[in-house]
Amino acid sequence: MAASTETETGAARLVGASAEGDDQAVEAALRPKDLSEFVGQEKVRQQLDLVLKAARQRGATADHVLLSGAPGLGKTTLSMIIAAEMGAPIRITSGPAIQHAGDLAAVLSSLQEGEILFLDEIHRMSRPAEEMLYMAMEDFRVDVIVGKGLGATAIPLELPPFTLVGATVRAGLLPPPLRDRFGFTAHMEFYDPAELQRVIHRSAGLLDVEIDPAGAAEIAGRSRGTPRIANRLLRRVRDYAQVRADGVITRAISEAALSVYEVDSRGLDRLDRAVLEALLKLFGGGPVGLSTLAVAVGEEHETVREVAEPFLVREGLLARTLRGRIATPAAWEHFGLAPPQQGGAAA
Ligand SMILES: Nc1ncnc2c1ncn2[C@@H]1O[C@H](COP(=O)(O)OP(=O)(O)OP(=O)(O)O)[C@@H](O)[C@H]1O
Repeated sequence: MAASTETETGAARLVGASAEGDDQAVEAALRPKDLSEFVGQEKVRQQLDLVLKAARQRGATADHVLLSGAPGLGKTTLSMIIAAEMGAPIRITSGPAIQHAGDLAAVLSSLQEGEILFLDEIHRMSRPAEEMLYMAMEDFRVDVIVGKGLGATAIPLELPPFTLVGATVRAGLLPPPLRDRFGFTAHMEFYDPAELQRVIHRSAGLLDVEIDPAGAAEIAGRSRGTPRIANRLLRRVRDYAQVRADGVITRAISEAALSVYEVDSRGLDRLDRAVLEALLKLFGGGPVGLSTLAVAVGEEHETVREVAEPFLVREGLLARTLRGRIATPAAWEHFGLAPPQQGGAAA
């Protein structure tokens, strides 16, 4: 995941959006296999459906696809769906794994015709590899440099047509020459609660867990707009339902389970709440500097900035201003507190 994502600097979190612990194995089982099973992202689905159908009708390889969006929104899943819809094999690698142009040349030269190459975190590839990719994407050719200095020679290598599916947290992180070489760019949005509820019902079916609509809605509301988190919370609630109840997930069971795991009604966890509570109760809602806030909650300031704040800002609970961090009216309301009068103290 990118250096700026929520979870990189923090310990494993139940509400972290990156894949952690046993996620990978379970995710493989829960991944939708085709576009019709893929929940939400209507525009992306419709557009991609057209791109793929048209390529299939022409008997051609699909255009290169760039997927941007936060971790856990389904970029890897979508790349596998592209492969399935095109009836093509898929090769999965990531930007950090490609640090030399030679690493990329090795991957590219072993691709089969029509193969899908999924390059996760494409913005983290090295510069020389990136430059090699320009030519590979456009002309299906690379120049492999053999030797060094004056004796170096470029050996041209023809590649079979392939489809590159690049994934990144933000398309803006890519240099424009790379971005421009993608024929189709899709931005994945956070999911709304109704869509997450559908994800949860689908996953519960696959996991053979009984869940009622209110139980699914409760989990969806705490899943931070992210299917990966929804699936993870579902598994923890399933544990609770199995151990403490009759195995059926209802609203009451979801609420009780997620309070054991300290995930509140808006999906805030212990760290998020500690940051907001310090801001509200110790500093009257701010403004307060990041370092002071971090000391108050006993965390590194990177952890507060990278792990807690992105979600709090996205939720409109905290604002980063030039004078420091401030709590919004929604933050006061979430904690059931009254904001201080102008110039007065916190209630
Ligand atoms: N639209 C969706 N419908 C149903 N399940 C989904 C959807 N999107 C994601 N999921 C589920 O969420 C989990 C995470 O998805 P995925 O690994 O594709 O995310 P990602 O965007 O590639 O994340 P990362 O950037 O961290 O690699 C998977 O288990 C997948 O099954």
